[in-house]
Amino acid sequence: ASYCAYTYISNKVVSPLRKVPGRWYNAVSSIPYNILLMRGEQLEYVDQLHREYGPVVRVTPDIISVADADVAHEVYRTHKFAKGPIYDGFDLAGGPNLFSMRNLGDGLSEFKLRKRLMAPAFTLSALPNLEPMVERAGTLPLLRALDKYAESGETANMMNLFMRATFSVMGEVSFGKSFNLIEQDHPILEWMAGMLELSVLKFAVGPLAIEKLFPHLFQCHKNTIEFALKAIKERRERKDARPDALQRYLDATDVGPGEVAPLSELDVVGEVLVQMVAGTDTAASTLSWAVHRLLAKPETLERLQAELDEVIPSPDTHITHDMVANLPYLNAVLSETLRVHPVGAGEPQRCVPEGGFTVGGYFLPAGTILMPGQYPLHHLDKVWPEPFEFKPERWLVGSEELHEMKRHFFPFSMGVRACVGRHLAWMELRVMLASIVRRYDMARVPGDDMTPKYQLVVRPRGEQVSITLQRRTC
Ligand code: HEM
Repeated sequence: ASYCAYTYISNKVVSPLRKVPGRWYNAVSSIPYNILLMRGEQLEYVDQLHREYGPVVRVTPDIISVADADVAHEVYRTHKFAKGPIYDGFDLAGGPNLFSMRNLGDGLSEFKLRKRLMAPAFTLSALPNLEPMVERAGTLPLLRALDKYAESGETANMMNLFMRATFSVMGEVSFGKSFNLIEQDHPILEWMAGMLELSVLKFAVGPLAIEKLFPHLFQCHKNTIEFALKAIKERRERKDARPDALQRYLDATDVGPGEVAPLSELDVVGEVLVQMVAGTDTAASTLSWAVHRLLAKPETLERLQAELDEVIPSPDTHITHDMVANLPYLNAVLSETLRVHPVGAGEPQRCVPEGGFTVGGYFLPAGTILMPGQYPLHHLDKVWPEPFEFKPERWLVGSEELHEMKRHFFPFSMGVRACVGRHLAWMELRVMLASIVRRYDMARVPGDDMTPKYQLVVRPRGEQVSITLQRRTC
């Protein structure tokens, strides 16, 4: 009773955050919110809180969510707002990596070093190098597999096929080797999913996330690390090494006698795992949501097919990024998918720096965790009428309206910690979706559980997007 009274008084009566609106129990305890986080249901909940209480709400005693584009731009613009504690769970190989580095003070130079090693491989000017990899490891095997489904009339699970295709692409990009997951089975995707579930659990249940309670998830994590170590070892032994991000990482582990290597072998594992995780689930889930949304609203699929039919001569044409990069409706479909389902938007915690920060008239002391999340901003009624409806045509407007929409749209985050792989992702999304929509007529097989579930990436809960396909003839 004393503990409850103390917790209530310190969080609800004397806390500097006491005036921030929200449900009383969220102000008193993290448990209700963390249960939602563990179940992957927190995004809709936080959005609902904003609808009830306004742009600033308290979601736990220490976490404040803000649905205000100006605040989001201010927070993401600089390194002043370090990433929050949830990112510790994504230290996938024991130490911090480019994604999980919370980047406080001294961390900045370490972060810069890693970014300098990785980023050049993913810039706009690197796309011509990346495109053949996307094609060889992703699009072509995917189309070969879908042709078989079309021939046999069997149901294809697009979520699974997209996961396999994007993982193989990231294998090419990150390890210089495709894992051919479309053609052959491997439990790596299951292991990676287990590892991510564990990462979220580490934050939600804290010290209780121990091996004895979650042996399967710990095993998944270990298997994933072993998988990465083996792939790195094979890469070291190959003679045909490319000058890619992995090579730069490996070079940073090899130094002369007496020198200290900037990166250890495990650091390299952490970096490549992050690339695999960040580049696989995100793109696969976005493509899955796109297919789901297009099939649920056939007029959007017809319009996309009409646009592609005009510029792509035949369903068998080999589609390159140049052919589709500027197609207005294709881009509108993908933007709308990323708006409704910002797959990387789960829990963007940022810490208020020394000196505090004032939002909406509420002073937040240093250390408060702030979430200027994509999800509530992507669903603001005043910017996006009927925000839960999938309406690609809302993107086909004049530049003034578009400017306001884009200010509220950041599926790849923005500022100093924006997604490193966003250009690669856009290319993959455009080429894969265009290739499928131009080549097949598709129909949905009902029964999949499409409730969104957060597990670092927001994916369909049932992990299935079931369709049947037919090859198009013209
Ligand atoms: C549709 C595809 C993708 C989406 C929607 C997406 C989204 C995001 C978002 C929202 C963040 C910021 C997360 C946060 O601050 O919590 C992020 C960071 C990151 N993404 Fe992506 N991403 C995608 C694809 C990729 C790909 C293909 C790569 C491959 C290299 C990648 C690598 C990264 C990395 C390394 C970071 C961490 C950057 C940092 O913290 O400085 N992403 N991504």
